[in-house]
Amino acid sequence: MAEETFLPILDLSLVDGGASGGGDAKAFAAALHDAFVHSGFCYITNHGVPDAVIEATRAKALEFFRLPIEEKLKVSPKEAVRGFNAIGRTKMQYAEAPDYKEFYQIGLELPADDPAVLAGEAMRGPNQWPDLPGFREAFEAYYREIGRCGQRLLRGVALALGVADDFFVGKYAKPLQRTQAVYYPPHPEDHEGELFGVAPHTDYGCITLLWQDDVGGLEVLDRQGRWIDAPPIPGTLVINIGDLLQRWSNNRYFSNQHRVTNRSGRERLSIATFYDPDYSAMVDPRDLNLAPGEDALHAPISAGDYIMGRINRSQKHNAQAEAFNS
Ligand SMILES: O=C(O)CCC(=O)C(=O)O
Ligand SMILES: [Fe+2]
Repeated sequence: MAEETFLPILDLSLVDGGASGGGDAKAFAAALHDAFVHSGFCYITNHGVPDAVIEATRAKALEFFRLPIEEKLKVSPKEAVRGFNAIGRTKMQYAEAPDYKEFYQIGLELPADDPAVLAGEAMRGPNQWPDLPGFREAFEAYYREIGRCGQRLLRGVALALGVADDFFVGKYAKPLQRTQAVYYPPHPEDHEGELFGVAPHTDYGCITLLWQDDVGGLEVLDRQGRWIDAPPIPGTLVINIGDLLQRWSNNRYFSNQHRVTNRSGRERLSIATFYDPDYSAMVDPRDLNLAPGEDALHAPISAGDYIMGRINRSQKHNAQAEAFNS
């Protein structure tokens, strides 16, 4: 039996019904709207990513993370954090300690002469593939399928915000989609002080699609300030919005804090996809159906500049913290 959760479980297949967002799609959009207003989180079923694709990616990711560290470091990022990131590489802005996790990230593969690459857009760059048979195929298939799922979901988001159902399509021509396998070793028993797999944070971008294994450990803040479990539910993905969609929606939607602790004594694996728009996509609340007389709370900004601004600020903060600590 699925565990109880305060987060709604929505059927994504409803969004495919009706050429211009007919009855079922509208019902889905209304439920999504409520979820994003209240907690910024929901689960989806019928997400369309084939089980075999998830299973292959899970198996290849674990095979990779169990390699000796020297092997993993061979695919250390050269650009844009693509590749393997060891424990200690990320620290949330207000956390005491770095996140107790390793992760391996890929992004959209563009040819070297693509205008976005030539323009020097941040977060572009080649992926770093480890030398494991079947690894690249598995991750590329997952990347493609989860991207399709993201597109379907965005159709629901557009309907939920009361704009044309294809509003986001043109904003996602070369999306800043980052997909990462995240590996959480069991927390050491003798550790003193605070330790999180991922410390409390909000995501920076628009939409996050998360597959998690059966270990559990993800928690979401409720409106009373309590941490509530977002347990694994077979066949689902966890969806949440990030700060950029909160901004785009003129703060109608809520980018909520969440965190991970792995006290299971076992390894935990998740696959997180930050499904964000083109670097140059303009994020302007006035495009998203403001109510008559409603003022835009945020100036227009490109998606890439916003996300990079957040990444740079957190890195600067971390550099200062390190200088202070040393
Ligand atoms: O691994 C998880 O369950 C969540 C990860 C997460 O919140 C993140 O990487 O932003
Ligand atoms: Fe997150």
